[in-house]
Amino acid sequence: MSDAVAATNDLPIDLTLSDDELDAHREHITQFIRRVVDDAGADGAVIGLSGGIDSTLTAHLAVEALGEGAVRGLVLPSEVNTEGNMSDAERVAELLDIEYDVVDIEPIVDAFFEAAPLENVDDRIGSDPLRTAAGNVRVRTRGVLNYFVANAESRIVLGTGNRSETLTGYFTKYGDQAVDCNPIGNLYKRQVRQLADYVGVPQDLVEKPPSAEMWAGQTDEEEMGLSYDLLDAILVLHVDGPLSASATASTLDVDDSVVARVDELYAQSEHKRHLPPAPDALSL
Ligand SMILES: Nc1ncnc2c1ncn2[C@@H]1O[C@H](COP(=O)(O)OP(=O)(O)OC[C@H]2O[C@@H]([n+]3cccc(C(=O)O)c3)[C@H](O)[C@@H]2O)[C@@H](O)[C@H]1O
Ligand SMILES: Nc1ncnc2c1ncn2[C@@H]1O[C@H](COP(=O)(O)OP(=O)(O)OP(=O)(O)O)[C@@H](O)[C@H]1O
Ligand SMILES: [Mg+2]
Repeated sequence: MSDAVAATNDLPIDLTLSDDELDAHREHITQFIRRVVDDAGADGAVIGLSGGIDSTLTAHLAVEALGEGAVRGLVLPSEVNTEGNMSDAERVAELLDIEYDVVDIEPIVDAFFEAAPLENVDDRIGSDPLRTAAGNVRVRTRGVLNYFVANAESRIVLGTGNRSETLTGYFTKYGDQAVDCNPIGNLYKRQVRQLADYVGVPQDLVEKPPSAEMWAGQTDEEEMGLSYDLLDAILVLHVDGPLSASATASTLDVDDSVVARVDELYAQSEHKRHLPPAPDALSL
C-alpha cells in the first residue's frame, strides 16, 4: 500500500484490505464484468472517463476482464471540468490502450438551457437550487451519450458507483446512476483507492481529491461536509454494521451530529436506491 493511502488511516477502525483480500476483490469484480457482458449478449462495454479514481479503476478492471479491444471510453468535458482532469481521463484511456472519443457536451447543455422552461436561468445558475440542477443536466447528458454508444454498438454501460456514494445518495438520479452495472459498487471509497493503488493506477490519480465536477471547484468532501475516511467508518460501523449511532460516535470520537448527518443522508436518499414506486395492484 502506498504511503498516501496509508497516511489517511488514522481512525480507530481499520478498513485496510490485505493483499489476499485485494486479489479476491479483483478476481470477483473482473468475473462480474465478464458475466454481465456475456449475460447481456453484448459485444463489449462503454465507460465515461472523468480522470477520477472511480472511473479509472473501473476501466482498468474492465480491460482486465474483457481485453482492451472490448472497452470504449468517452471523455465528455463541459465548461466546469478542469483541463487537468480531462487530460487525466485521456491519459487513462491511452495507458489502458482503449479506443476513446472526446465530446464537448457544452453545446448540448447550452441548447438545453435555451429551451428550458425556466425564467432568468443565466442569472440564477450560480446558486442553488439551479446550480445543482444545472450540474445534474450535465451529468444526465453524459448518460444520454453513454447509452447512444451502448445502443449503437451493442455494449453495456459500465457504472462507477461505489458503496459510499450509494448509501449517501451522492449521485444524480438517472444521471451517473443510469448504468447497466456498478462493478465497484461493493467497495467503500477508501477501498476503491486502495484497490486502484494495488492494480497499478498512477499515484497522482490515487491521491487526487474526489470531485463530481458539477460546478467549478466542487469537491465531494466539502459538499458532504465530512471526509470519505470518516464517512466510510460510520457506514461500516453503523449504517452497514451493528453499532448504534451513539456507540459509533464514541468509537470514532466524533460529535453525535456527525453520525446523525450520515443517517440523514442515508434516509433522504432511500428513493434513489429503488425503482420508482407505483401503487399496489387493486383487485376490483
Ligand atoms: N422521497 C423522494 N421520493 C421520490 N423521489 C424523490 C424523493 N426526494 C427527492 N426525489 C427526487 O429526486 C430529485 C433529487 O435527486 P437528484 O436529481 O439526484 O439531485 P440531488 O440529489 O439534489 O443532486 C445530486 C447530488 O449528487 C451529487 N453528485 C452528482 C453526480 C455525481 C456525483 C459524483 O460523486 O461524481 C455526485 C451532487 O453533487 C449532488 O449533491 C428530486 O428533484 C426529486 O425529483
Ligand atoms: N467529464 C466526464 N467525462 C466522462 N465521464 C464523466 C465525466 N465526469 C463524470 N463522468 C462519469 O461520472 C462518473 C461519476 O463521477 P465521480 O466523480 O463519482 O467518479 P470519478 O470522477 O471517477 O471519481 P472521483 O470520485 O475520484 O472524482 C465518473 O466515474 C464517470 O464515469
Ligand atoms: Mg469525479
